[in-house]
Amino acid sequence: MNALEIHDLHKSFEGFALKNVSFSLPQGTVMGFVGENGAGKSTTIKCVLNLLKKKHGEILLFGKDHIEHELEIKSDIGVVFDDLHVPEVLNATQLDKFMAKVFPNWDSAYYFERLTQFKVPSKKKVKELSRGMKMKLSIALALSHHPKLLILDEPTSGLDPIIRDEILDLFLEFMQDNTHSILFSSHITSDLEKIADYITFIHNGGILFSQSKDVLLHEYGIFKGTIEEASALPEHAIVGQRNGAFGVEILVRKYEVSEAFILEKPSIEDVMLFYVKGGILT
Ligand SMILES: Nc1ncnc2c1ncn2[C@@H]1O[C@H](COP(=O)(O)OP(=O)(O)OP(=O)(O)O)[C@@H](O)[C@H]1O
Repeated sequence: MNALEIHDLHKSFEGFALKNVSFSLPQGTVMGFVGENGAGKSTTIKCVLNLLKKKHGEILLFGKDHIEHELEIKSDIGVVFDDLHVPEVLNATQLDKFMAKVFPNWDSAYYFERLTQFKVPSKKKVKELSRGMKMKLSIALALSHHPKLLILDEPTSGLDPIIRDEILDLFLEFMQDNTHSILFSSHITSDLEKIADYITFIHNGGILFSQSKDVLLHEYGIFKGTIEEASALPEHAIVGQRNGAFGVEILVRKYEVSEAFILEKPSIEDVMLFYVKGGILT
């Protein structure tokens, strides 16, 4: 069963369009949703949550249409945006009362346990919290109606590496239950490398690929050498190229290249950069 399925999603603004966006998030897994600024990640997520009206396409959450079954579905989803969208004059204790009215399955005891675990003060107004604390509060709020799917839109952006690491651990803890799933949008690819099972890469409103992270990272290799040495590489294996100080760096599909070539292991960031800036896409 897929926690999320998107088929042929279209949405357009002046000067930007999501085109044929399709991918699936299998239940029990983490999908890293990656792409440069303005690629269409938030627009896709807002369409999934029906915060933006899609133009065309099908979106299924837990196998059900996201609009027809919106209320029922939303009680199984927790959402974290890059900012906390709650009244800034309230504190975490007041937010508990508010959330209890919104979600029938709101679990106050669990919420206060998370606040203690995350070291979020319950009496300080939201506007007095640091950015890291706000994100942790946002995660406590997203978790405390016991969702099955977390939808995270840049939850770690603007945070220092230590807080980011703590937050990633919270998500890994959530994934201990194998019925749970996460859609995790980020351009911090090292975070995705740590947590994601699958990577979906969006560029200019279109999906370039959506596949297992391990397969992705095994599929490619980086050749570094002179232009003469690189000329022996088969053209069909080349994904992208960039000029280095002493020659060229070329991302290739590893299994289409002779083992005689020494290839380095790429990161997700390398794959992204070669695709976008390596001369293959315009
Ligand atoms: N409500 C809107 N009205 C008009 N244009 C919009 C609206 N929302 C988003 N856009 C445009 O759609 C494009 C995609 O934006 P989106 O926020 O989905 O990108 P993103 O991949 O989430 O980027 P980032 O990583 O910077 O958050 C951008 O060009 C943006 O200006």
